[in-house]
Amino acid sequence: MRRIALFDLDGTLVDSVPDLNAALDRLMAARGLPGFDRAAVTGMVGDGVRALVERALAARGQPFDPAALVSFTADYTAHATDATRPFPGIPEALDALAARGWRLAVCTNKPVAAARVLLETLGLSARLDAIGGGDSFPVRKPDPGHVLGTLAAAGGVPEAAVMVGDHHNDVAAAAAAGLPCVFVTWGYGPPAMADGCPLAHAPAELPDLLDSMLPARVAGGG
Ligand SMILES: O=C(O)COP(=O)(O)O
Ligand SMILES: [Mg+2]
Repeated sequence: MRRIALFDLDGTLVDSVPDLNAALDRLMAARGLPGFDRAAVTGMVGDGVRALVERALAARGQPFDPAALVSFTADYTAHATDATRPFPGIPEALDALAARGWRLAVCTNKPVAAARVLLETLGLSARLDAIGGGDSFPVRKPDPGHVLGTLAAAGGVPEAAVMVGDHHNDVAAAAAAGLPCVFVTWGYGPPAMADGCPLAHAPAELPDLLDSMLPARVAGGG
């Protein structure tokens, strides 16, 4: 069984806050409301697009509005890579992991359509065996079903997999699914969210760290 590294997307592989911020600001402007700074948007990301829109409206004293979610999702999906880029060193780290025999997949709370567009446009999708979005399964992170569903789609099993993420949803979903987790410190979640998981401070640390957590011989080769 080849080892699989399951990556979170926002805040782990890519810095997506600039485009989320811009799309939220357009949504707010259309309603005559002020926009947000980066820190405010960073704190709202992690629980999927509905929670993001709900939090943004609540921050401006507005109730949740399904029409806002529909227009935000369409607008964001069309602009998901205006400014969003992989964090420096991510493409190289993914290549290094693949060269060491790791299969790669993405497990994100972002809607799968936006995740696919983003990963394809940024040239990352060819490396991936599966993309599990926030709407791909009946549940999403922190529910372990999202991790296990993505893993199954990639042809993997929990005993030969590691989750890599930047949010307590990633840590909690991995733990409940029985996977070890690496917490990356370049993302959007504060280090307290790591909850004892090993930390990665730069993408270049990932190949050795993942190999040390799940040596190829333990996973049964590759
Ligand atoms: O869409 C979100 O809120 C977060 O997405 P992520 O799971 O890729 O971090
Ligand atoms: Mg994330």
